Amino acid sequence: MKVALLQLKTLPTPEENLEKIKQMLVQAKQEGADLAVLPEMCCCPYENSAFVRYAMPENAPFLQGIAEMAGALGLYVVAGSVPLAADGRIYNAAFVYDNKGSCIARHRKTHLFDINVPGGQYFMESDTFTAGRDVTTFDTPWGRMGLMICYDIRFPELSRLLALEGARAILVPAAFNMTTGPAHWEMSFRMRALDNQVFLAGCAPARDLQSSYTAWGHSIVTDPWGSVVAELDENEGILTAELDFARLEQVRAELPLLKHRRTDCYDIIRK
Ligand SMILES: NC(=O)CC(=O)C(=O)O
Repeated sequence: MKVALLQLKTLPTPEENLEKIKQMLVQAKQEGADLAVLPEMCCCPYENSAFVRYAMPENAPFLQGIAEMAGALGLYVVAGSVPLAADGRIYNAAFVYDNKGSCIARHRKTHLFDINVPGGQYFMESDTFTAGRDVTTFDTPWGRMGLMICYDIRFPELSRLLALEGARAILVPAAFNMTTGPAHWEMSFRMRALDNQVFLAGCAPARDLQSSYTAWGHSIVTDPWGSVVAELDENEGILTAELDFARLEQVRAELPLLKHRRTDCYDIIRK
């Protein structure tokens, strides 16, 4: 399965971002992608005021436009995330459209990004968002995939549950920043891939030094051995990579970490 991570420099409005995303999806298809992933908050700036201003329902023109492109190009697309307006609340949510344009999964970010690093990054997603309770997988012709959003990656329980539920790759729309990116981005993607012997693909926005929240960029694919398969720098671009699932079987046979878990001593449960 060939993935394409669309590292776009986010523009101010959903309409402008949709136009750019459409062009990048066409390019990803031309490069042979089977599945494309968009960054966290791909429709608007990563700011609480923008999340409120652009909160959209599931059938919003922005999401419908991406679904139509998925169907027209015959491409699986992980759209997101976007600020989702539902039940009188706003969620940080990602949607998956199959190659016919049908919505086959939705993930509402389970862990909200509330951090305060003195001299570094401050952000309070809980000022706007309500947390989801999702553990999200979906099926494709290449096997089962897991879906998380950004800060979710920091909680090993969630990716372990996804792997135990059969995910062979975990797709992560994300937006680390200039404080946490250099410290934790690559390490997190390598470790979650290694812990669970799966592929991880993290799609970030390109860096924009004029924005209030400066993204680290560096969209990345890591493999079941914990190696980096491919990684971008901070600039706008498309990262494509082949996920070789025979490699996953090989690593699991050689180093059977998942089989060696001591579930007689401990376990992890979904509630
Ligand atoms: N944007 C996020 O949710 C998370 C992040 O930037 C980080 O964990 O660092």
